[in-house]
Amino acid sequence: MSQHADLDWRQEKQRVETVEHLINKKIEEIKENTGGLKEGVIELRKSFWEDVTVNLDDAHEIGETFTSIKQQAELLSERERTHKQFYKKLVNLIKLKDNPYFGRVDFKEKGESDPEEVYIGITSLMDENDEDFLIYDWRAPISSLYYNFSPGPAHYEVPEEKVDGEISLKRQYIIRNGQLKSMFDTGVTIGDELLQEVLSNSANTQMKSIVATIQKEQNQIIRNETSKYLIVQGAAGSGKTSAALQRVAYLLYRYRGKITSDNIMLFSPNYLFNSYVSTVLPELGEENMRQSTFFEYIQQRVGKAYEVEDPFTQMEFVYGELDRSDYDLRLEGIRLKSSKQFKDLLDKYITHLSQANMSFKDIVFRDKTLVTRAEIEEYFYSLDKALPIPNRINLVMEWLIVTIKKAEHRERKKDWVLEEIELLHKEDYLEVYREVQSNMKGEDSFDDFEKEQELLRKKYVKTKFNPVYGMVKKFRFINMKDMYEQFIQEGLVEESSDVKLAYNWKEIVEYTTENLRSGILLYEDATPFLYLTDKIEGRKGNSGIRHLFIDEGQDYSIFQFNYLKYIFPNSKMTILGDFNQGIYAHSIDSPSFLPTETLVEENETSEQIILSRSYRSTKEIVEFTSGLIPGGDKIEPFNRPGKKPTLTLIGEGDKVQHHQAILKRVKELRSQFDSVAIICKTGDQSEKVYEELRDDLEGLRLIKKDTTSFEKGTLVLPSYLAKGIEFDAVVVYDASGNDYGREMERKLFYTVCTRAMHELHLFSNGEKSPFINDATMGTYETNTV
Ligand SMILES: Nc1ncnc2c1ncn2[C@@H]1O[C@H](COP(=O)(O)OP(=O)(O)OP(=O)(O)O)[C@@H](O)[C@H]1O
Repeated sequence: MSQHADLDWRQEKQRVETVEHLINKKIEEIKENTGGLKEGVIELRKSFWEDVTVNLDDAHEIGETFTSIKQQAELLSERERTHKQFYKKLVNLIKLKDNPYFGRVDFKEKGESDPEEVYIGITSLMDENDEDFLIYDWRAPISSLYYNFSPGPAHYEVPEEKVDGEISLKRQYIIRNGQLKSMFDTGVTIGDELLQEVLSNSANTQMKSIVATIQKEQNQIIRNETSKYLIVQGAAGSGKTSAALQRVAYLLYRYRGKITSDNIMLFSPNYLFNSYVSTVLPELGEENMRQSTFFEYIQQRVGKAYEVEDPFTQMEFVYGELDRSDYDLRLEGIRLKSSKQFKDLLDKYITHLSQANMSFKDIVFRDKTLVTRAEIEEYFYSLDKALPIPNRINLVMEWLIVTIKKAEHRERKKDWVLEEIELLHKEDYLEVYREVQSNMKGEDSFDDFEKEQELLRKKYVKTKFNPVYGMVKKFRFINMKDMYEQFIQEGLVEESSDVKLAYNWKEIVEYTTENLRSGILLYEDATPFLYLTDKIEGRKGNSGIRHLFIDEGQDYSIFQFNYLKYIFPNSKMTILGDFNQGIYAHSIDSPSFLPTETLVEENETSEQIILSRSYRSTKEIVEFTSGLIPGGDKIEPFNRPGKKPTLTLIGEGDKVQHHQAILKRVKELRSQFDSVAIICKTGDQSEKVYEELRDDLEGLRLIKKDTTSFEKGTLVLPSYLAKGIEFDAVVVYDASGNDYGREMERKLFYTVCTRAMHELHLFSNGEKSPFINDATMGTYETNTV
């Protein structure tokens, strides 16, 4: 180390210690304050009712009591809020203690004489007098200098102003347990050294934050504020999910006070992924956004109307049931129902419904029809046709409630009421009776008995009618199922015969109808069905969501994107995907995962960002996998060296050898790595492999579609559940042409292989997959068993 460097090192070390000292001091102060506060809150909770005067004697006293409770509750919530804020500060300080900052830029603003030393960490820290920043939050405007510029002229933006100046130094630190381990001055990219260190670590069951090493192009995604639609096409392992999560943290910081984690929603591909990403935001001191899978969302919305097929079952069909006679037909159906044309057809059908053919259900009470479907239809079409359908539906609902009320009144006088009341269980009777008594409080006259009878009837009939009102208020008088079926049979047929949407539309109609009639809503029908429902009943409010994140965007069809746009009208969208991982039947042939013109309208802003550098896998793995897909030469590996992938060829059908070879390899891998995944093509295959290997591989775990979290170790899982996550080493169970031979399986194969961080091993039972022939020569090693 030169003398100069040595001095620098000592000064930096000294600074880390000073900061550490201050953090400790602040922690102690907070602990002292919060100790008392916490006890205060507990005490206040305990004595809540002691300090409240409860008097319900008259209206005035009730009012006083109410005010007194309100004041006490406000006091409690204020103290709790303060406690929560202190607690948050404490958690942040504890986080800073371990690793207070990771970067620094020295920035001389134009017109100033001296540069400011800007230290950057996961949250900010002020000096003892609360005057100067010792550490800036990575999301602060000034911190963008660190991510966007190398030494030289630079600028950053604060609201409505651009600050120009010059960076004279850009430095990175590795600080662990409050100790400075190393530091380096860097140029354009944020330190390869640090990235090398981070990326060579072992895979984790939980994703990590990347704030210390965010790359310039990722930063563009994180800090984008202007576009309604931000669309990111990024190669496997290019940091799409990572950028999305840091973006959530950024938005929470940038718009604090305006939006909270409740206003942000992330759609993720499966439950496993939900848990995989769940610690990133807490690690950054933020609360997690709302998170759901698209399937979970639609299933909950469809409710009991149908049994909705999940996307994984669809996937099992697409990749596992090639021999079925209805295979091509279903695939063509999926393609059709995912398209914008199909949505346009449905829109046309909805316009038609506005004039005729709405379908309703009879309103029945005790096997007697109170209002027939024909009467409802007649009423519906008697309303002003210029009114949108949902407005008319609301008027129908109001009319039905009045009509049912009349029927309820009539029913009170019927004989069945008293007969049933007499048959009530004693407890039930007493319950009704007590209520009646309390309603009659204070009345005392000779016709008590009759009044009591009357009230009993009224009360009893009302309870019987309640479900009918409930049904009406939930729009159950609309026959959505019938209308969807009608659309499939008529709307689709008529149009298809004209415009030839699908070559086998007749069979598609039959196939769909058959499923609908047996109570099954195929995954590809679920979104159109919900869209139709919402267009008839009115959109269900999701107005609270201001930012929608869609990860693994290639899994969504154009129809689904448009549906999301429709149900989240006030929301900006960040959509991240990779068309090379488009493994759903609707996206297999697609050259882009989202043709923007199918979503973005002329008056809407959008931006597209391409990420082509891949960080997950070693250079050797990326060199191999990028040959598997067209255009893969544009994928740039991060320069992290490792071993070449291997391909082990096994004689076709020789399962014993196949399993022996896998066992041997997995055992070797287990001694070096924390997480080893044996990836099979389907769930069905995974289960079989798990059963056959479990006795020889202690601790082997099977991941199924409903698995919600995973631990380190050795796992067997189907291809589609490995999406979005990563493992130290990946073993591809069968890389032969049998499993990955048809062109439509290319993307699946690529997705599977790109899950590996450090090592990739392929086993081929029989002739190897033709896709491997496309890999660049010399990028893998072959063994034969
Ligand atoms: N700037 C970065 N600094 C450190 N690690 C990074 C960075 N960008 C990405 N990574 C790491 O690369 C790996 C892949 O990132 P991520 O899962 O976000 O990629 P992805 O584009 O969503 O991948 P895929 O599409 O294959 O699921 C993760 O381990 C992540 O931590």
